Amino acid sequence: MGDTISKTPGASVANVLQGLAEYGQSPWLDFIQRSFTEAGSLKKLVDEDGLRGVTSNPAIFEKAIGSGTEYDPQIRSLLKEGALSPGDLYETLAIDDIRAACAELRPVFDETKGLDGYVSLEVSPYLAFDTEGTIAEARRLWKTVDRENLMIKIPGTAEGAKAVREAIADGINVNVTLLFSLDAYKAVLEAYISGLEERAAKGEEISRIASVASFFVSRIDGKIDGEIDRRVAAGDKDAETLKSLRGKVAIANAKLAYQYYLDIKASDRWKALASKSAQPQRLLWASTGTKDKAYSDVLYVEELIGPETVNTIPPATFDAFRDHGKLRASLTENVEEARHVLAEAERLSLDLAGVTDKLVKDGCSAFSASFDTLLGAVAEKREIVLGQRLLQFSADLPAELRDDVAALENSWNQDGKVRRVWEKDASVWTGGPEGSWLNWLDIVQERLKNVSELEALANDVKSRGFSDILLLGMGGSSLGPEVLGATFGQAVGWPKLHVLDSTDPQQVKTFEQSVDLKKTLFIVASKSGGTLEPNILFAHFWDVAEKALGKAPGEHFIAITDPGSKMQSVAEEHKFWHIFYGDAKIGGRFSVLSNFGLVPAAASGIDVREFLTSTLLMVDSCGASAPAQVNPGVQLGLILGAAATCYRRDKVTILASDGIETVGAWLEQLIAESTGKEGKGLIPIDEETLTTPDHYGTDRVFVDILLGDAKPNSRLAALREAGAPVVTLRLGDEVQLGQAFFVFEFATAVAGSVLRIDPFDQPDVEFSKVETRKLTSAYAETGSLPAETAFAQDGAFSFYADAKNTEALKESDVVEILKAHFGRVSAGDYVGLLAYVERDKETREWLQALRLEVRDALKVATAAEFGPRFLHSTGQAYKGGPDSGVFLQITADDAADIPVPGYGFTFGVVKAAQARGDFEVLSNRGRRALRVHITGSLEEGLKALSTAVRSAIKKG
Ligand SMILES: O=P(O)(O)OC[C@H]1O[C@](O)(CO)[C@@H](O)[C@@H]1O
Ligand SMILES: O=C[C@H](O)[C@H](O)COP(=O)(O)O
Repeated sequence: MGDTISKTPGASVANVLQGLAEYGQSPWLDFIQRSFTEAGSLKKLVDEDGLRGVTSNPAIFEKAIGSGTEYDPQIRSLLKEGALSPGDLYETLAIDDIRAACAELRPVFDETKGLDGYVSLEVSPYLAFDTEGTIAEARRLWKTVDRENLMIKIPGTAEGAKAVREAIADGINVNVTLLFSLDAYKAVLEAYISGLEERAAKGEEISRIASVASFFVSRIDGKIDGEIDRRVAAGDKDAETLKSLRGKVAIANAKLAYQYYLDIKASDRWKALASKSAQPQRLLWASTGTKDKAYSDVLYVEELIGPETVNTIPPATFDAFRDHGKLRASLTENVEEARHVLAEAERLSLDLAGVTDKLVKDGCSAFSASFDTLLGAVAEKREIVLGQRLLQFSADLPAELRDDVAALENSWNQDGKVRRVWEKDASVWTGGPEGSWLNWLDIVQERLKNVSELEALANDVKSRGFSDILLLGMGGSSLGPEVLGATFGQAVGWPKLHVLDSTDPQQVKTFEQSVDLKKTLFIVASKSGGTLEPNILFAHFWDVAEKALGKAPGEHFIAITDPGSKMQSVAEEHKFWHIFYGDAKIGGRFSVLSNFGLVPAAASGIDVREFLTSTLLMVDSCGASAPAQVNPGVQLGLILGAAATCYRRDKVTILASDGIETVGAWLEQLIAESTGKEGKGLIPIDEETLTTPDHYGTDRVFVDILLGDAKPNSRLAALREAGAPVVTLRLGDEVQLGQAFFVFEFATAVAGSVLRIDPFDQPDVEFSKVETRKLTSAYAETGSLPAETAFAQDGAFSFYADAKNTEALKESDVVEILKAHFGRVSAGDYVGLLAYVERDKETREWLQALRLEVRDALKVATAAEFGPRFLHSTGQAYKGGPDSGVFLQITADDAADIPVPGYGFTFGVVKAAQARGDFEVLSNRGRRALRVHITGSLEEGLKALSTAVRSAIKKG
């Protein structure tokens, strides 16, 4: 390594800081701040004090950027230019500061021929134990900052040391930070040397590469002194010797590290590199501000002065040293005494190895915590600047739940779970196949990149003059388009969007009659391509469209399906106008921001570019760099998860203001199908109008979704006062619906993690499908569905149940049966009314009125659902979720039926088979389930059923 300076030093300089140079030591500043650089203060230190470098770390940036308003103008202008996550914002600000400091230090770099003049920027502290991640980040930052006098700071953990070797071999200047022990230092010096050797072996030049090893000092005394004080206070027999070691161990440790440096410098191995003009990796004394006021405020500068070293000094210590620091060649003084100090420390079991080991870990987590705070502060500023452009999220929680959520936030931050979600790390959930279902995280960005294909579709649809779009699909494939169509309304010049997700023959007919078949664009949407409903709906509408158009209607059909599905080949065979593809790594219920929502949106004239651009803001708000406490997706998920797991508040009661009222149906399928399994989960309760607190149990969380300046539901205040958690999401306008989609998707994934389930499968839905298939196949073979026997019959009503339920309900009168059934409902339960009838205004009103009567009489949550629609939505949770549902399935004779072309059955048969399959699985799962079948007039039957239910639930 280089020659030491040997003249009598310190004599000629007025400024002791400048005098350090004469001892071969370079003073660097452990501080960075924009105003400091901009005001010329940094330059002044360079000019007047001989400052020769700058270091930063996450804690320093936290102070600089995280507090005050100095960076606000730049944050504002960056956000005007486009969507940026908190992490992107931080990095842009930090890099600007680093570059500005690099510019100030460039003359030093030139004068010292690359010995000094460096500015250090640390890789993300989250990567401290991730070699590959650190290497990638070091390369990225090196390239982005693009300054010769930059040093990339890498933590000296075992994983970091491996990255150091790679980075050096790549030609990146490295400052290895968080070094506390001699062993760790030896490992990074080895990494540096072998990195250089690797370069040299490849014939690459090595003279330009600079590196420092940041050996931390005062933090060691902080820990060791603390232990000494504790033992002295406890009356340790070695109290006097222990006291004599106070404030000595850290310096002794540093002195011995320097001795190791000298040994290596003398080695043949180093000399070989030196002959190729390699620069030594200098020791840099870090953590040199005095923390214990009992010591001199310049202790860790004065005692560590020596050749070929750096001391990065915090501003206060820098000023103090300028004021009263003394120069002497202290580093090589009393080396034997240093050895003795360390030997004594060992003899007295002060456990330096344990302390330094812990300091590395503590240092990494402290920097991570600082980074969390910094990113949190940037996220808050971002939110303020974006203001109305972002959906507003707020939560009003009872104190205990608030504490539970805060504890979860901390553990999410500590365990890096937000980042792990984005890294698609399945261990956030059950460690199962979750990682393969997370492409919804990236889909907004991806679709925005390719938005022109959607815009082209929009233009083509418009120019072809379609009057209607009829979308055929189920669950995620229909409910997303439905809420988009209903929320945005019909766009001028574009067709009206209708969504059909039923096998009820009457409903199929109603839809057929409500469109102009000659001017209708049909969209068949099925990710799997194998779902029964869209396939038979396609068969029917192909047939009627062919008849209406008098030719093969392929040009009137679009398919949206996953690549390689059966639907793709059907669409190809039938020469569909377009086939749009989904992403096989996105499940149906998370698909709304993929083509499954966007194709119908574009085709019906929604400005998808604007929609996606707005949605991207929320994607960034929920991004990997948004810590839990400022990440709305995490917040909402933790609230829902904690409310369910800690307080059994698992009925997510959805309220949505006018204009956005259909969002609840989409939300139901997302929440219920994702979380309702293994006996756990959240039960969404949609469209249940609010009443007074005395009608509710303690099992609710209210989610109020407001559009524009809609007022919150007036009954919420009383509920909140009564202790119910209330979460509010306010969408500035309908375009922010995409933001709501994303935040709920993220929250559902987070809630799934809290519930410890896989939120991306739907095991019990699959069972219903199997049961249904058995029945439709039996029908196709025999011409009838297998016979079934009612356990009771009363007028127009026949009652069906499995043996266990029959046993509990064995009455003969309709009211008595219903009384027995609803008599099984207790606090914390919910009642599910599952109607397999046409879903129209009348039936919806009927079901709604009935559910409210049940809610008010029994004081439990109620779900009012239509089959088979809910089978692809809440059906999963009813079967697989908590066993708190009491179900009344309602079936009826069909007034008329429609055959399905090419299949050996009718829509009515399919619907009946679906109801029976559904009931079979509910029963198999041991649910309290009763089926009532109405014969004759549906209208009369429903009316009579209401009367009977009313009598059954009447008190007394
Ligand atoms: O789009 P597909 O494959 O037809 O599925 C429709 C729906 O059925 C389910 O797979 C099960 O209900 C949903 O997740 C999905 O949205
Ligand atoms: O690079 C330097 C370090 O980040 C710094 O010196 C740490 O010092 P501290 O112990 O005062 O935080």
